[in-house]
Amino acid sequence: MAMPVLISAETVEKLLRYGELVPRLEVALGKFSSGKGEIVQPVRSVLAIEKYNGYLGVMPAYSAHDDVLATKIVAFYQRDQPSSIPAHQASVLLFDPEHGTLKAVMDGTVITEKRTAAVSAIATKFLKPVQADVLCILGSGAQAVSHYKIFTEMFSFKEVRVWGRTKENVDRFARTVRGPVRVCSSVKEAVLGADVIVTVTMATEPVLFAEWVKPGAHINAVGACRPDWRELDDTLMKSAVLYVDTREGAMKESGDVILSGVFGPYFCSLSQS
Ligand SMILES: NC(=O)C1=CN([C@@H]2O[C@H](COP(=O)(O)OP(=O)(O)OC[C@H]3O[C@@H](n4cnc5c(N)ncnc54)[C@H](O)[C@@H]3O)[C@@H](O)[C@H]2O)C=CC1
Ligand SMILES: O=C([O-])C1=[NH+]CCC1
Repeated sequence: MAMPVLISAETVEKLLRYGELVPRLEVALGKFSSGKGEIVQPVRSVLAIEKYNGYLGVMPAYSAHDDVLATKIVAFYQRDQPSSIPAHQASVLLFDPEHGTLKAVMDGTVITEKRTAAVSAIATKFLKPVQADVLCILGSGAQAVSHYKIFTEMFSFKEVRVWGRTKENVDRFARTVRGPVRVCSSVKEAVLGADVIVTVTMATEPVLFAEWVKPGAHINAVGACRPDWRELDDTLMKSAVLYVDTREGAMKESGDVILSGVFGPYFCSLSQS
């Protein structure tokens, strides 16, 4: 049997362009949310690697229409100390759906960085205020960088602000993106007056509080992806209109949804948890 093709991070980085990724993801999200079963993607299984403060998630998906069967496997770690190894590492396995033969193994780390930012950008396109001048990014890791890149490519913000937990991380962020950015020394300074906010921290307690958020602002709440992690406070969660990819996923994984106790008539299916 032929060996599966190996596709490296460098190749994915080169081939996966936001210009192609965004329209394809937009179609996929529409199909996923249609409820017609065109894309089958059960809520992922996540195993805790307690000894190392990490998690391993298995994320299978199948589209009969596109004849695609794949799974992403992602490992992610909470760290107190900086490391040269990324906190999130992923691989994507692609199978022949008819027989289950493994066809390709590709780097999923770059895919994760780009896909997540692209989904936030799609949600922002539909949900941001008409006049959106100020973008605020809370967090300064890999997702902060990918969100900066696509948000500055797709939208015309007059100002981009970033806040990070440590100066070292924020300096690395500023060096990596190389574009204009205002580095803020507090979350409040970064958030006041922002029209679009992205939360991409690994915080386990709220960092974003309702009292600082401009009425009508759109928030992409990305980071609190464990049932006991938080980024947004209860008041903000209760006063917001929520859009998620699936109710099931949000109820199983989103600490902001689960711990704030919001799950009511405003809950619609559209973007990400
Ligand atoms: N919803 C989704 O589909 C996805 C969610 N994520 C989540 O997004 C978040 C960011 O991911 P990456 O940028 O890849 O991680 P990263 O490790 O590269 O960056 C995380 C950033 O959060 C900061 N941080 C850690 N603890 C913090 C705390 N208590 N308060 C404030 N900041 C804190 C770190 O200093 C770092 O700058 C993670 O929580 C990750 O699990 C990542 C990929 C997909
Ligand atoms: O979808 C993903 O790759 C992840 N979600 C939470 C951490 C990584």
